[in-house]
Amino acid sequence: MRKVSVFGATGSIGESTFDLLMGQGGAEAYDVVALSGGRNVARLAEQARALKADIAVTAFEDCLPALREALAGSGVEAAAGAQALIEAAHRPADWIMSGIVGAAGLAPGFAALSQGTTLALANKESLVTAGPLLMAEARAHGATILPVDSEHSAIFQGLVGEEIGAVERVIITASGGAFRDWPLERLAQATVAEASSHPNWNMGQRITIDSASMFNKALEVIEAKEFFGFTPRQIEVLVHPQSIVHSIVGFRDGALMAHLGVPDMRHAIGYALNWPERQKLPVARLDLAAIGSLEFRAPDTERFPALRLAREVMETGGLSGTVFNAAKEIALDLFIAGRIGFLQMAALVEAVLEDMSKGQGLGIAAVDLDMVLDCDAEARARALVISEQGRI
Ligand SMILES: NC(=O)C1=CN([C@@H]2O[C@H](COP(=O)(O)OP(=O)(O)OC[C@H]3O[C@@H](n4cnc5c(N)ncnc54)[C@H](OP(=O)(O)O)[C@@H]3O)[C@@H](O)[C@H]2O)C=CC1
Ligand SMILES: CC(=O)[C@@H](O)[C@H](O)COP(=O)(O)O
Ligand SMILES: [Mn+2]
Repeated sequence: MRKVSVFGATGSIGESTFDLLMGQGGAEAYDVVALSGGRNVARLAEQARALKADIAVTAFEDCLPALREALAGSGVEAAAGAQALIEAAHRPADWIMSGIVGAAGLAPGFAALSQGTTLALANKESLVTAGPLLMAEARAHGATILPVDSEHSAIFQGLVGEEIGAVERVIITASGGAFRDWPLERLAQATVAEASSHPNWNMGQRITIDSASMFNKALEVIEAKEFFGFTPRQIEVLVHPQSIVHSIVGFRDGALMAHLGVPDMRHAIGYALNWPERQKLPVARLDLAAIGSLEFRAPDTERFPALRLAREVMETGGLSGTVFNAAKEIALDLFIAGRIGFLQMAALVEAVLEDMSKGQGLGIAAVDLDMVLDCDAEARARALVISEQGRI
């Protein structure tokens, strides 16, 4: 039986993965090694019982007593904390879902790659913060990374049987998020509740707000550079309000190959779970005649400066992705906590990038994970100082 683990099992990506595993035979078909979650230990225990996992890990040590209680009598081992997540990711598995949100997913992802597994990567922050190291770790251990982010899965599928040198461009589609048509003045007043509702996708709160600010697309542009090795000039962004075309690959003969499907992450996750085969998936089928028309338009980098910042980060390279992601995570925390406004998120990220570029600059490549984690911590601390000083 195929051994699988799911990190971030209680989240939006995790629940879709759980649904697919259950639909494809559950504990009868898969030998489930580890499931991880955060504070939702009741759900984590339910999933672990249903899939007969060997171990369930909560990221937070104060949640361990509740997890132990919820697993009592099940035979599933319980563990907690950042180190326990890494140890669980070292447990041999053939397929591991990286569905933790934020840079917290980086160390477990690295640990998983070091055992030469197949890593289904939803955690785009890993590639933004430490892309070259992560890809090198995969190569060094003969591991495979399969993209799960819908746009990157679409591009990956568009490249099957193609020569990477024949690719001229990739067009990453963007819904435009909750505020696609809002004028700049209104964006300044946008609330957390308004930003937490996506027009097409049902996702965790953090990525949903990132979609509204287009920081999600900014992360995805960098993710495409790091994963596929495209140059920044090859990567375009196109606003497509319906989220039906998940991305497009353009070849040197001018042909464009688009991937279409309903906005349901079970599509991309199911592709990664069954790769290199395709299995029947429980997703709605597209009725293009009912949809009638699809719209496309250029993105607006004035209202959404995150896209401009992503271009700067790609040009600088090195540790700028680490700083970008860390500052963005703090900016998002501050916005959710009501301490900064919606537009101040991009202003804060830009200020941290500027601040940390002084001296030797951010173009230096990280040599190891510790260097990335140190830079991440420094960027978070600087972001807090800059916001407390009212410099945005
Ligand atoms: N949702 C989607 O459709 C898509 C998501 N992605 C990416 O996938 C990842 C997951 O997103 P999503 O599922 O929406 O996020 P959710 O917030 O829904 O879920 C996050 C998961 O991570 C756990 N978690 C939270 N904080 C920590 C932490 N500090 N350490 C370890 N685990 C933690 C949560 O636990 P708990 O809930 O129990 O507290 C939960 O299991 C992100 O990187 C996102 O960008 C990419 C494309 C689409
Ligand atoms: C489902 C997925 O991959 C998300 O990243 C989605 O693309 C977010 O939508 P936006 O295009 O609005 O950022
Ligand atoms: Mn995406």
